Formats: sequence, C-alpha cells, structure tokens
Amino acid sequence: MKYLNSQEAIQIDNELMSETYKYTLSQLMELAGLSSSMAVEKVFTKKEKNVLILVGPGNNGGDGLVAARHLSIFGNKVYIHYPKPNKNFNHLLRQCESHKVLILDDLSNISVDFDVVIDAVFGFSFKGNKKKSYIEKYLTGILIIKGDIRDPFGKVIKFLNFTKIPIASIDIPSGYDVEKGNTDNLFVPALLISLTCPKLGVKNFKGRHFLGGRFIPNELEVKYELNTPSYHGSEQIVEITN
Ligand SMILES: NC(=O)C1=CN([C@@H]2O[C@H](COP(=O)(O)OP(=O)(O)OC[C@H]3O[C@@H](n4cnc5c(N)ncnc54)[C@H](OP(=O)(O)O)[C@@H]3O)[C@@H](O)[C@H]2O)[C@@H](O)CC1
Ligand SMILES: [K+]
Repeated sequence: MKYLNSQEAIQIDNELMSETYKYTLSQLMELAGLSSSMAVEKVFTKKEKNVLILVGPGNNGGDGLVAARHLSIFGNKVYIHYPKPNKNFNHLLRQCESHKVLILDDLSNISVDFDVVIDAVFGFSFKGNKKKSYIEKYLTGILIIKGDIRDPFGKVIKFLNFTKIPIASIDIPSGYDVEKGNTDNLFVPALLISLTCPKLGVKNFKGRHFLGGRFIPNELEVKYELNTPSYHGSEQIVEITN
C-alpha cells in the first residue's frame, strides 16, 4: 500500500471535492468519523466506556466531532475537549450535545476514569515551526520544541505526551511531521486510524493500525497507485498489518 506525502494527501482530498468527483466535505467527514469510531469500538471493547476526544481547529477536529456522536450512539459516555471551536462545525457540535456528549473545559483536573482518549487535534495540514525553536535555541542555548505548537494546543499535546490513558489517533498522531514522523519524540498511540491511505510519517508505526474513509473512487485509486487493501463486505475499516 502507498504511504502518502503531504502534497498527495492534500491533492487527493481536493480532487474528491472537485467538479469531477463532487463529494462535499460533510460527506467525507461523516465517513471519516464513522470509520474512526468503529475502529475505536473494535479495539476498545468495554461496554459503556468513558471516552475523551481532543478536538482540534481543522477538519481532523471535525472528524473527532463526528466520531464523538457515533461513539455516544454506540452506548459510550463521551466527553470532548474543544478549546478553539470552529464555526464551520457548529452543526456537529449541536449534534454532539443532542446526543449527550459532554464538554470538558479543563484537562488539568480530570475526575473521570477514561478508558481511551481520541486524538483528533491535527491531521495532514499540521505544520511544525522548527525555525522558531532554533531561534530560541540560539538565544537561550536550549532547544524548546514546545514552541512548535501554538496555544491552546501546546497544552493538549502535552496532555497526550504525559497521559497513561491509551490513545487512538485519527489520521496521524498530532504533532508528528506528516512525512518525517515522530521527530520530536512525542507520544505513541495504541491505535491509529489512517484515512484514504497512511501518511509517510507513520511508516514505522507498530500499534494497531486501521484504514478508514471508504470513499475513494477506483479512478483515483488507480491514478495515485494507492494499492489499498480490500474492505470486507459492508465494513468501514480494514486492519493494516506490517
Ligand atoms: N480525504 C481525506 O483523507 C479526508 C480527510 N479528512 C480529515 O481532514 C484532515 C486535514 O484537515 P485540515 O486540512 O483542515 O487540517 P488539520 O490537519 O485538521 O489542521 C489544520 C489546523 O491546524 C492548525 N495548525 C497547523 N499547525 C499548527 C501548529 N503548529 N500549531 C497550532 N495550530 C496548528 C491550523 O491553523 P492555521 O495554520 O490555519 O492557523 C488549522 O487550524 C485530515 O487529516 C483528516 O483527518 C476528512 O475530514 C475528510 C476527508
Ligand atoms: K490526529
């Protein structure tokens, strides 16, 4: 199977929503979020589990909101931490609320015993800011990697780095370089759900790994030589084994 560089991931996404293929973002996000929630349900089998979803500012966050709704419908107790709401997804937030998803404002004082935390913070458009780190190093002599992630998400990634709760990442672990991977020695999730195709940055990922987002027309599959594994029957996810 192909591992995508960031340009290819963006290009395929754009093509899906072009005049040729005519998908809407909402359709793609619904399938991305549904497949993510199904992979979480398959790996974390406890009934009525406590699920925390960390929701970012872009479409990866939108996938997280869709997954939150489905996981609640599946019978779990779902909480979201959503520090920078995106007004394009107000409808998804409203749907979460109507499905009893709760909002957790503060990650520093958690009283719930979570079974899994879903990382829907950044996806394939994450950009680290190495230049800033290196300038800081020049000025202080210390390489401060946390300068790579702008607030309020620095705190969220820090939470992922220190938590003992198993992590499930949507599309790519947040903060990883899309092509070079875990260059800053960040957390390693127990579960990864890659959408369309895995990205180059997770080539060496060793945890449970599923492919989801079952929306690629055969013409695009051929054009980009994706060689994706076959999904079985009506399944929305397929496990990738190295
Ligand atoms: N075809 C598919 O596979 C489909 C994929 N889908 C999903 O879309 C995802 C890609 O979504 P995306 O393009 O909206 O960007 P995403 O990665 O969520 O984040 C962008 C946000 O992050 C921010 N940001 C960036 N760097 C930062 C930093 N250092 N520190 C702080 N903030 C930073 C950036 O802020 P800005 O730079 O704009 O200020 C912006 O707000 C993809 O991975 C998959 O999950 C499905 O929904 C549909 C079908
Ligand atoms: K992510």
